[in-house]
Amino acid sequence: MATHNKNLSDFSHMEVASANSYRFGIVVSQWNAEVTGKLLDGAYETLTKYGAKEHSIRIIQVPGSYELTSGADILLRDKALDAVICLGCVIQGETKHFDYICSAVAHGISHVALKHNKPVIFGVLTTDNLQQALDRAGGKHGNKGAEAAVTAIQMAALSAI
Ligand SMILES: Nc1c(NC[C@H](O)[C@H](O)[C@H](O)CO)[nH]c(=O)[nH]c1=O
Ligand SMILES: CC(=O)[C@@H](O)COP(=O)(O)O
Repeated sequence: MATHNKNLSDFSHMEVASANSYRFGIVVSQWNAEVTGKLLDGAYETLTKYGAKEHSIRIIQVPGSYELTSGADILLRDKALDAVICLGCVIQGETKHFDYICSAVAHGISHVALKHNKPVIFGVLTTDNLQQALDRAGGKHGNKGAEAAVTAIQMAALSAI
């Protein structure tokens, strides 16, 4: 398995830009809050670790991952934002609903990024079960929120060239 014993959030091999001159938005889903709260912690701590100022991080909540697209669109009314991070956790249930949400969110986030010409980062866990999600929200496989924050910093720096 590709992730066996791997910390997917190991950035030691990367040179991460300073975040101190950028403004970030974070939209976080309330579904599976025990997971998305940890993703938010990972993202916020990572942004500030690399120099982002607390007052340069705007955070809003949406009901579910499907609404992350709308939340990102709302945040990007603020033209001063350099990047938006979308955090959610979609866990497979009994039906195909999982497939429709995951596809809609992935395509929707890409659409919003192109609409506003701003980086919108896909920090959404799409897992078979809760344990897989917890493993990727500060567990043995790292924190998808931290990964999304590093991506946001790198893309904000790229957009500034
Ligand atoms: N089952 C999960 C959902 N479902 C809710 C949808 O995201 C959406 O809010 C609803 O369909 C109304 O538009 N959301 C998650 O984030 N995670 C899930 O596991
Ligand atoms: C991803 C979902 O929407 C899912 O949790 C809903 O569960 P079900 O497919 O059993 O209705």
